[in-house]
Amino acid sequence: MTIGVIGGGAWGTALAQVLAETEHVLLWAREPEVISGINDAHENRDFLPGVTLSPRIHATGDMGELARVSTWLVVAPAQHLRRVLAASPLEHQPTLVLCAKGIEAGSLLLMAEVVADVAGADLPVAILSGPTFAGEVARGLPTAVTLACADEALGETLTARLARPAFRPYYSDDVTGAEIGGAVKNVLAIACGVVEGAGLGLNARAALIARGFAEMTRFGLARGARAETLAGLSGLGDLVLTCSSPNSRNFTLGLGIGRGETVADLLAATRTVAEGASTAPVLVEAARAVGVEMPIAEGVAALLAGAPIRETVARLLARPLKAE
Ligand SMILES: NC(=O)C1=CN([C@@H]2O[C@H](COP(=O)(O)OP(=O)(O)OC[C@H]3O[C@@H](n4cnc5c(N)ncnc54)[C@H](O)[C@@H]3O)[C@@H](O)[C@H]2O)C=CC1
Ligand SMILES: O=C(CO)COP(=O)(O)O
Repeated sequence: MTIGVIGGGAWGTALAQVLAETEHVLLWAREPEVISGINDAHENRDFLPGVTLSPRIHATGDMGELARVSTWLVVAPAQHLRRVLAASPLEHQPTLVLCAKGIEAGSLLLMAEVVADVAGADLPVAILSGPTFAGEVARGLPTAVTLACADEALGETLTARLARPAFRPYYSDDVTGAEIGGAVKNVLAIACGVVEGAGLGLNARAALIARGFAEMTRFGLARGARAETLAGLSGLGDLVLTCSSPNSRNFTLGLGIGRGETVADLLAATRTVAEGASTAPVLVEAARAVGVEMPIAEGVAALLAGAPIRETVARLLARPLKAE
């Protein structure tokens, strides 16, 4: 085995498939049926059905096996990252490439900050983020991502290590910027889904994307991100992707809310994660903590808490007029 992946959801499986073009991949998954499906039938029917997986992917439920590889792509959902890492053999000092998009509830920490909290700040960490629907990546369609790492030499090594003919990482040293773009776009994708579901029109969706990007940028700058990172693949690139397609689970959650379904029913009906649902209230809290206004994120958090759409939209439109 040459590289590890933690998390057998759609994204962990798709990344394993890309890496398996040239490497042997050890994939840790939680669900016994996912493990046996990958090892015996070369398919992850639960989270990425319809894709024949490489025989170079070996799935395991034993975290201890990860000690055999020194680089791990960590693809557990944001709210589970801390617990999953705490159960892993971190004492072997692996290099971690973090692939979840979110902010931890309670602590308000970004993913790299959670790692520093769990394992100490010395562990080498990078962020992989960008416009990447798992199904497309797994089918080998052309995709570009941001690979952010504060250590430039390590970032360039990882960029070369993870690149494949149709999978193109761009190096950045702006870890915070890459993290914030991915976390915030999920919340805005829910808003765009609501607009679609409630029939509010394409003008409204374009306005949400542009004003949502302004919110992402304000918050990012306040947290030390750089504007050009937010305007790149991991920010604007991913925002445009997820705000315009029902292939996005976050957009689809919003679509259901817009059509009048309850959030509880929508979340209960799926095993897949819509990170924006947990990120929205956390983002509102994190923005207030740095004195940044995020009215669209607040609107999404209100809708997720059960506020009526009509009132939430009216509140957004009634805000004082201001310069763009
Ligand atoms: N699916 C995609 O296209 C992309 C997903 N991502 C991000 O990757 C992360 C993982 O998402 P997916 O692989 O799509 O997940 P998924 O929605 O396909 O599957 C859910 C995942 O959550 C895990 N899970 C559920 N309960 C858990 C628990 N208590 N503890 C630990 N893990 C638990 C499951 O084992 C499974 O791996 C998310 O942060 C997502 O935003 C990023 C880019 C693309
Ligand atoms: O992050 C993603 C694409 O870049 C996947 O988006 P969803 O989680 O909304 O499906």
